[in-house]
Amino acid sequence: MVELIMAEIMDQSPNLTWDDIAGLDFAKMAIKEAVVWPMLRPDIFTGLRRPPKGILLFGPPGTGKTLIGKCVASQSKSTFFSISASSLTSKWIGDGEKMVRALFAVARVHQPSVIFIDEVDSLLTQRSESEHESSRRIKTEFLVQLDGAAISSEERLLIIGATNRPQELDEAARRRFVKRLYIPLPDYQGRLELLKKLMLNEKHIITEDQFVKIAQISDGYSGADIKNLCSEASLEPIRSLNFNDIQTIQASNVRSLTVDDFQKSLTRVRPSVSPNDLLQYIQWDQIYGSGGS
Ligand SMILES: Nc1ncnc2c1ncn2[C@@H]1O[C@H](COP(=O)(O)OP(=O)(O)OP(=O)(O)O)[C@@H](O)[C@H]1O
Repeated sequence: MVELIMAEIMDQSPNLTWDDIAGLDFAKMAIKEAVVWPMLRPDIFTGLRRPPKGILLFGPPGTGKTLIGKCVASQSKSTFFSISASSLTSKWIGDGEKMVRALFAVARVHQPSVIFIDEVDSLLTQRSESEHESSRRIKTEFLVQLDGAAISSEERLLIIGATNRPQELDEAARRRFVKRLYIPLPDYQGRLELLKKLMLNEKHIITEDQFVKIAQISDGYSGADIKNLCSEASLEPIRSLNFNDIQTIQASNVRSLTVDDFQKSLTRVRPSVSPNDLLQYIQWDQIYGSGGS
């Protein structure tokens, strides 16, 4: 199991900087203060300043939650463990509980560590009658491990849970994720930043004003949607070629991307998050979130 964890779950060098994440200034600031600095200077962050051991990132899909997790690990010079909660219940059927225990044990050996758990809701949902005995055990083990990490002040272990369905977390899980940060859809500034970042290495003749226009029209798109938008637009210059040309053309002769290409891709790539879903996140944030967004 230890080998499996080291091979499949541990990522020793997620090399990311805060600048790789577009927008989300509030979340970035809150995380730097709550986890990155304390992991770098545990001697200052003691007593009341002791950082939370559990952080929950919630919000619509494709908004950069995983990126933030990687960036925390990279910036706090920690080992990064990334696991999807559903794989505990599906991929390692029967072994999920042991897997959780082994994961925390390996993470302790490689301190400081960040354990990123995607889809944490599927692990920590409210108990129901139909719940499987094995998932119940995984859940209990996980809560025990979270508590262990929270009690020990020596250990430099941070657990980041990410979820698109925070409403499904039960009280026990909520309580353990002391800091709960809403990672919203990118705002205008975030979209503009992301668009430019994605187009940085592409051949294009899109002006600043045109970028502004695209960022304005793409209101409601998630970061992942914006990425799809750019990928779709980048295919337009190829689509305008005939088959023979595709076979022979030199890469450097493929025409530059234009704003028209984006116009077309905007009709093909639609936002993946509905306004109704957004409302649910906002309401949950108002009740349980760590505020600020
Ligand atoms: N704020 C952002 N800055 C830069 N890239 C972003 C941002 N948000 C999303 N992306 C892009 O979208 C992709 C998906 O983001 P990521 O996997 O971090 O989302 P997520 O919130 O974890 O989604 P899910 O909930 O579906 O796991 C990233 O690989 C990245 O390319």
